[in-house]
Amino acid sequence: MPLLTFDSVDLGYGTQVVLPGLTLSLEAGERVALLGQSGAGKSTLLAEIRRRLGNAAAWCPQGHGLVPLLSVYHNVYMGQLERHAALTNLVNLLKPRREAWQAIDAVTRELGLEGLLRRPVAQLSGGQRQRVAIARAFFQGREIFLGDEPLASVDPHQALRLLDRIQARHTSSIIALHQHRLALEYFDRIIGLRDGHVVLDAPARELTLAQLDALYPDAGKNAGTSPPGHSDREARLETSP
Ligand SMILES: Nc1ncnc2c1ncn2[C@@H]1O[C@H](COP(=O)(O)OP(=O)(O)OP(=O)(O)O)[C@@H](O)[C@H]1O
Repeated sequence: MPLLTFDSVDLGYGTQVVLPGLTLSLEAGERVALLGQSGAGKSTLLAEIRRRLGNAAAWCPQGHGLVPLLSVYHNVYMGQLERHAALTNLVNLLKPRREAWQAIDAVTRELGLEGLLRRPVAQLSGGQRQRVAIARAFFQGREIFLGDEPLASVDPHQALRLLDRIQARHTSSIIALHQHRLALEYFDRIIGLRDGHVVLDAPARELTLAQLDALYPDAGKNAGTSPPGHSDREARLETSP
């Protein structure tokens, strides 16, 4: 079943077209990795997907989008702000109700953030902040996960663990990332962008690392960014330079 379809659509900002004549169909139930070097148009495409999917999709933005002076609890709670009445939100933000606290405690524990609910985000490591941003997206409780480099600030082993949780919690996911091995091994479909054009769109099982690396002018430097020892596709992966 199609999740959404682009039929020769120009995407961009005002009069500036970034993705000209985009034709693309995304299916429900797919795990899609969006690849491409900086400036290729991944965020622009994700923003439009997000706009079209509205409340069906949880959103984890590039750079986390957290409020540093507020606690982990408050930042995660923001994932449900628009679900509740203003008064409920005010109460839960000023003096958290037990249910809200417990729900956020559970979602943060799942991501290895136990014991940090009261800590201001400004006092967390980059990897912890990344996980808070993912927790906030989980707290939105949507079927679809949209992420703009949600695995950028964590080590390879954590990236794998987080991706596993993201995919377990959502029936569909569309994620921009730069870890090519993860893309090959843990996604159904890979879409590669270059200069605003879709130059690669295929099932992950049909692709090689070399093909993904070729999306980048500095091909080769991105090889080997995923953790060792998880591959049942080593032969294919070894085709990378
Ligand atoms: N708000 C904006 N207004 C105008 N142009 C923009 C805006 N955001 C991005 N662009 C331009 O659109 C093009 C694609 O940017 P985009 O952020 O979609 O790329 P990206 O693939 O997500 O890059 P990165 O990996 O660095 O996040 C770039 O040329 C960029 O300068």
